[in-house]
Amino acid sequence: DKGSAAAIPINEVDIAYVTPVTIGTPPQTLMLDLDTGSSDLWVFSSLTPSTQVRGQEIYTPTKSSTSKLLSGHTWSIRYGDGSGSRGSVYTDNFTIGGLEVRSQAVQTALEVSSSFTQEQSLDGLVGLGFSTLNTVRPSSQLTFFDNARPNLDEEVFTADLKYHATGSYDFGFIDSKKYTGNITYTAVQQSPGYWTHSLSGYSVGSGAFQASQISGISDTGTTLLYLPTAIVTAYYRQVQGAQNSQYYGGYVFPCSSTLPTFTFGIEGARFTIPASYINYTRISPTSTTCYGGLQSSSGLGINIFGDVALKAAFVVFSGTNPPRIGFATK
Ligand SMILES: CC(C)(C)S(=O)(=O)N[C@@H](Cc1ccccc1)C(=O)N[C@@H](Cc1c[nH]c[nH+]1)C(=O)N[C@@H](CC1CCCCC1)C(O)(O)C(F)(F)C(=O)NCCN1CCOCC1
Repeated sequence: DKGSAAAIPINEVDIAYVTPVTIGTPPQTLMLDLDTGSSDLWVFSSLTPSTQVRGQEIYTPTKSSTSKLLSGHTWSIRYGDGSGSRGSVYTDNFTIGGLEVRSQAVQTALEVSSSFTQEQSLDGLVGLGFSTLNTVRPSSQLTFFDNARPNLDEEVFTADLKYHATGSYDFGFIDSKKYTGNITYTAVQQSPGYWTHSLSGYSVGSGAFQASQISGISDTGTTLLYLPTAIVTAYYRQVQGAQNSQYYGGYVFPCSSTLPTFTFGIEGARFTIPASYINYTRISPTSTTCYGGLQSSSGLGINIFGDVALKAAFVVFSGTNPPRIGFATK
């Protein structure tokens, strides 16, 4: 079995990517954020108070002949940016890009935080972290990938996220047309449930490569790249007028600045993030001050290789035993 689906940026600065999925019989289509940084599959639903729904598509279990309530089960999740949701659980048929999982746990929101209500192009999340992170109680549930794995041609899924363009997620196969050269794999340490691995080092612009093991998580659900302060200050030292603003909560710089590229290492391979990816966004539509796509991880307690980094590569999440992650240029 295999599947392939689009990864569509939800706004003009790629704050997140959504993928069409179908749930139930007859199929209900929702646009969900495939997120390797969490392991709950939750959706806006007919059970979500209407005051908390603003333009999102909803899943209505009672309209599906294959839905079943998972009675007595609840869930509640809090994300790194403070947003959260909670609710009840159904099982139903669930497909992504033609790949179907029967009786996938679909977590229906009974409450969502305001930032989810405000994000009308995001109907929920598909967690693709390790199932140990799933918050359903009393019995935790498996992710779509863990449920699909036994039927996949290959125990992998791949992310081909693009800058200001639609990319793709593939399940069960590695599409050799989507990358160039070889895929470089590195070990994943799956505790506490993230795709945790190390970079072998970094370089700023045309500077010398600094070899150093930098541990972090490859997280499709995080917009930016968060690295240790020492690396981030070394980067912005090359940017005229850059400063670490308490007011804006990170590094900002004049939008007219020339930014250097940023290169990260995976084992012996090197991946260069174009300067345009790091010139993330104006802080307001009419401002001449811009917010960086590379920020310090010091407040997070973990380094996050988010979309700004991932969209510079073709990434293979391999569920083999032991798990590993692969990067290729594209
Ligand atoms: C644009 C920005 C200022 C950088 S942003 O921070 O607003 N971008 C958000 C994503 C977003 C997209 C669309 C609308 C609104 C928000 C972002 O990058 N948030 C990150 C992390 C972060 C930290 N600091 C600043 N940001 C996040 O929470 N990502 C989680 C998924 C998000 C949640 C909000 C909606 C979009 C998807 C995440 O799952 O990737 C995570 F890994 F960061 C996370 O929080 N995982 C939850 C892990 N728990 C551990 C315990 O067991 C349960 C699961």
